[in-house]
Amino acid sequence: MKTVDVALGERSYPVWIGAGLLADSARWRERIRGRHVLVISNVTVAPLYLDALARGLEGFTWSSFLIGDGEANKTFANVGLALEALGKLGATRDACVIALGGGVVGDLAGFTASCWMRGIDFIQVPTTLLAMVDSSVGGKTGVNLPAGKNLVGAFHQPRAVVADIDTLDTLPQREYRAGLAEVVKAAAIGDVPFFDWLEAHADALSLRESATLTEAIARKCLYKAGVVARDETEQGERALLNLGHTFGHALETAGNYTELLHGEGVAIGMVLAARLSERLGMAREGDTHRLVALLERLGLPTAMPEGHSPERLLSLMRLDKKNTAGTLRLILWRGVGAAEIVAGVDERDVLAVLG
Ligand SMILES: NC(=O)c1ccc[n+]([C@@H]2O[C@H](COP(=O)([O-])OP(=O)(O)OC[C@H]3O[C@@H](n4cnc5c(N)ncnc54)[C@H](O)[C@@H]3O)[C@@H](O)[C@H]2O)c1
Ligand SMILES: O=C(O)C(=O)C[C@@H](O)[C@H](O)[C@H](O)COP(=O)(O)O
Ligand SMILES: [Zn+2]
Repeated sequence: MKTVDVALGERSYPVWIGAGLLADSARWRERIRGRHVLVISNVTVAPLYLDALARGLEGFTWSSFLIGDGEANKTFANVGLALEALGKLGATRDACVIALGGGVVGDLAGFTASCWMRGIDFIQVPTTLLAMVDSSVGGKTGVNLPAGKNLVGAFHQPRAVVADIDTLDTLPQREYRAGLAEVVKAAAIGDVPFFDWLEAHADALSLRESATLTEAIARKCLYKAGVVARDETEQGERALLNLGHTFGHALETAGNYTELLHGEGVAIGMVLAARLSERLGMAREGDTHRLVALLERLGLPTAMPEGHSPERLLSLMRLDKKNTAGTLRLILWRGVGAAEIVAGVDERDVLAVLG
């Protein structure tokens, strides 16, 4: 097992990564402070892993709340229902929410925990690669609105992250590949040796070779933990973790959250951000080729799906949380290992790469 610490003073927490961690309940039980536990999961993951988790909850007063499968269920309405489940449980202020699932469950459960009695504990038990390498770490929680992705939310850090890699055995390959996009993103933003390593291990990663996979998860979590410790609430550096996301989120929303997985949107979005950076003289064509080649070797899409209107995508991008009134702020790229926040990008340049 590997442990990555997210260093946030009294709110610091461990990210445990390894096999058999669900069953190793002595480790994670001690992060629960009160008596009440609400497990939030979904209709696909609960039948697979809720029993294993429940064996570790003996002695607690607990119940579960399940949402439907997929991004379309990351809604405010489901947060309301989850809060009602906490009410039915009789959850007091020392209660704990456990998020058992992918990023959709994790974001929604974390936001629910941040709202109940103005904030209770929660533990992330990520069961997708994407959730293990990204969404379970760092405390960004929230839900979508019809107007756009993650428009409602809170920064609320978990008490622990329990990434049991055995749960990935049941994860479909398309979902697995989507998680790799968030791994590539970290390397592309600020870790040249990691990018080199990913190029060297792309085949082993696609085949889910266990030691390589564990190393990739731990390296990505370590990278993200460092960024979060330096800039928890995204006043500066943390915004770089959004490389590819302004484009990607617009594509996800335009596709009604069913056409593209989040990681696929991020892969395409990174390529669009790289092309825009080239157009603005910030990156070289060779850098974009290198990024595209790695994403393709990992089985990820690098081109926009057909049929999206550039104007509609641009209008969705205008509601991104990094923007200020009338000003697009995008994460652009200077090649492997270097990204920056750029304000005031001309919308005509954005339309040109979307066209
Ligand atoms: N908070 C953050 O910092 C952050 C970071 C990245 C992404 N996100 C969010 O995360 C979400 C995407 O997360 P995701 O990619 O995990 O999607 P997801 O939660 O929809 O899970 C993907 C699919 O895998 C299924 N699944 C989960 N675990 C499984 C398992 N072990 N075996 C079989 N099936 C399993 C799910 O039911 C779902 O169908 C998006 O909403 C995105 O915005 C948040
Ligand atoms: O942790 C962060 O910070 C990130 O930006 C990670 C992203 O991969 C993630 O998709 C996040 O949910 C995006 O947040 P948002 O603030 O752009 O909604
Ligand atoms: Zn993301």
